[in-house]
Amino acid sequence: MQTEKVEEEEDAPEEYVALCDFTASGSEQLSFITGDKLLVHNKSSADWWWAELQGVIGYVPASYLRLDGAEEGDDTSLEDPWQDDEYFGSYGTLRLHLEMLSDRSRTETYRQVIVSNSASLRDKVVMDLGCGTGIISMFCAQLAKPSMVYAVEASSMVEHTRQLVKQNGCEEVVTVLQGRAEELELPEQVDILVSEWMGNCLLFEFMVESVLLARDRWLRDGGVMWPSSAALALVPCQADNYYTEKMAFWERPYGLDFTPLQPLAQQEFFTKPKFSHLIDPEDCLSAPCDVICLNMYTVQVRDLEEMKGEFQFCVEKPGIFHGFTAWFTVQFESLEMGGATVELNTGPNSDPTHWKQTLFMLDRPIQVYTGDSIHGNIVLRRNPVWRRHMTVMLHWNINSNTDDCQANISLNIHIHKC
Ligand SMILES: NC(=[NH2+])NCCC[C@H]1O[C@@H](n2cnc3c(N)ncnc32)[C@H](O)[C@@H]1O
Repeated sequence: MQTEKVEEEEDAPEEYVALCDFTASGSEQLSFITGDKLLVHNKSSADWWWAELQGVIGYVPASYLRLDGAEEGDDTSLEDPWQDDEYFGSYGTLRLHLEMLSDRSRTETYRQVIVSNSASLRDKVVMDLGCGTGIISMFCAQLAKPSMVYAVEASSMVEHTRQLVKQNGCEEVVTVLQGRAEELELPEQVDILVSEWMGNCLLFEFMVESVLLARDRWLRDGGVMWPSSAALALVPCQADNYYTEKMAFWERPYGLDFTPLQPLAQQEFFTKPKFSHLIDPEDCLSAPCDVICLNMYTVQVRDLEEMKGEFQFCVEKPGIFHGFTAWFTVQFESLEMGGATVELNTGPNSDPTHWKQTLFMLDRPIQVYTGDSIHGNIVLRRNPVWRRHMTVMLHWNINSNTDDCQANISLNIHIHKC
């Protein structure tokens, strides 16, 4: 923690109040508790500001702060920690639905789940949570013979969903209901709760909370969750193109030395995940491992506040360790005892999906060698203020026995907010 005194700035710093506790996890960050008054000296990026608390300075997460003196009502966004207006607004237009429907791997997997369970779906009651355009509900009505499908959708897309259900002759079986699944009243319990809720890094958007609340309220005892389980996978990787594009670029642009900007580039580009990453299998430095696993029957909403996973990777080939790449898999158990489980895998060895993968870059790349061990843990901490966001922390050590020496490099915790 830096302790240097803050020089007087020409423009007076602004005073902010902390909306919740924050625990620093790197020497360059500043811990605080709810109600602390921080002086913000520099809003160096949208997510991280340079601030002072009782003479000590460091980086703080901007989303945890509110301008002092601004009443709760002034900042309406704080009244909407779920950012529902923005969230359901985005699903009220076609853009995201087109992206999801165009994702053949995703959509065909759900169709395969319905087809391979069509016999068992006969006379069952289904809830399709967050049905969007109603594609999964219409698969159920077309490819199986459930007695009822409740297609639940909170956004304004729902009026078009009703039209599509009618247009495709499914209105006998599919009932479209508008509202948040965890709030609306269903006329009966359901046998199957199916939903496509997964976000970047599996959990981003935290729609999974709605699925768990609806499970607890509407899934009958012995009912089936689709997906039945989910896992977040992680692998240490090379990312030379991204590193070159964002960091090496500053070394000699147009024959000039821009390296003094590299700390800024590290802060701006490498302290948050790259969601749109497509990792080449060749860039994986080891086999991946599942670091977080969710059993959709037993996981509780409170478990989502903080999820931890351990990992141990054995480097399988020499290379530059630029970062970690994450993706997820979800499994759909068969309705028949002993039937085959269907899996949707969004990793580099499966068909690409609209989620792609998520890249977490290290502060600085490290040369690694075959046999090196990269071990540590990952912590997904849900944002206490913005309920659809989370912070991902990765802490790791490398044990390398190259050059006959035992180097044990303990690296800083790496913070990513997404
Ligand atoms: N896989 C994702 N990341 N997003 C794809 C599904 C999201 C769809 O579910 C709807 N949706 C999200 N949450 C809810 C909810 N609690 N109740 C009803 N519809 C919802 C949302 O409006 C959108 O149409």
